[in-house]
Amino acid sequence: MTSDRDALRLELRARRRSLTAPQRIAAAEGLAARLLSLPCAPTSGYVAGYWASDGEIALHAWQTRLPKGSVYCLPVLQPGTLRFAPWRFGDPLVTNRYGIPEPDVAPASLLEAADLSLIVMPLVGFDPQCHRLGMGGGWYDRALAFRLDSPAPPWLVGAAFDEQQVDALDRASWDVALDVVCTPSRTYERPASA
Ligand SMILES: Nc1nc2c(c(=O)[nH]1)N(C=O)[C@@H](CNc1ccc(C(=O)N[C@@H](CCC(=O)O)C(=O)O)cc1)CN2
Ligand SMILES: Nc1ncnc2c1ncn2[C@@H]1O[C@H](COP(=O)(O)OP(=O)(O)OP(=O)(O)O)[C@@H](O)[C@H]1O
Repeated sequence: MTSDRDALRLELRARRRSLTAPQRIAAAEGLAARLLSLPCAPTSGYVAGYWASDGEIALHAWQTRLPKGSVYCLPVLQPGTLRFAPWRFGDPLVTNRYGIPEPDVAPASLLEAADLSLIVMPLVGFDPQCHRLGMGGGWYDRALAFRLDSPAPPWLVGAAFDEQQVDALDRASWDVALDVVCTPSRTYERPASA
């Protein structure tokens, strides 16, 4: 059965993929500037991004401009949850079950979400209250469930094209809200009540 959430995912993913290369280039630059100027942007420690796929907004412009003291990481799928590993251009990669590249590292050296200062998260859709609609695997929600009842860090930052904004998303009990959403043109902060 197809739910409203599934139908919305299909529509927003198609919209995300339909953006042109010039739009993507400009968007990645605009997004990087917004991410770097966030008040919660750390000057040191581990920060996570993602390897853009399926038309997601790219993070290379942000990654290359990070402060020297911060260590860029990518998500790594582990049984039932997400962990993270530092990754620099040229480091070895493997392809995960969804066809997304991830660092090729020993499981024992992986970081937990709680070890990170800030996590930039991919999303399919978001609303101005900073609710997130993801790909539907629940990966980030499971790894970040501890943020349902504890404060930042890690700061949770959604990254999106403006075209991915919707008026309002239904929230499930397990949905971990974002602290901030950045698009190329706007920064949305989660209202204290949401
Ligand atoms: N770039 C990126 N990395 C990410 C995520 C993401 O959304 N984007 N994730 C966010 O959680 C995690 C992986 N979760 C994912 C969940 C579903 C699909 C996906 O493409 N599903 C396809 C079916 C693919 C298949 O089963 O072969 C689909 O629904 O069409 C991809 C990633 C961790 N890494
Ligand atoms: N904290 C949790 N504990 C157990 N199961 C969870 C938890 N969070 C999410 N799930 C499961 O994951 C499934 C998918 O959740 P949801 O549709 O919110 O994913 P999503 O946020 O869109 O995906 P993703 O984070 O992978 O991009 C839910 O049906 C739920 O069963």
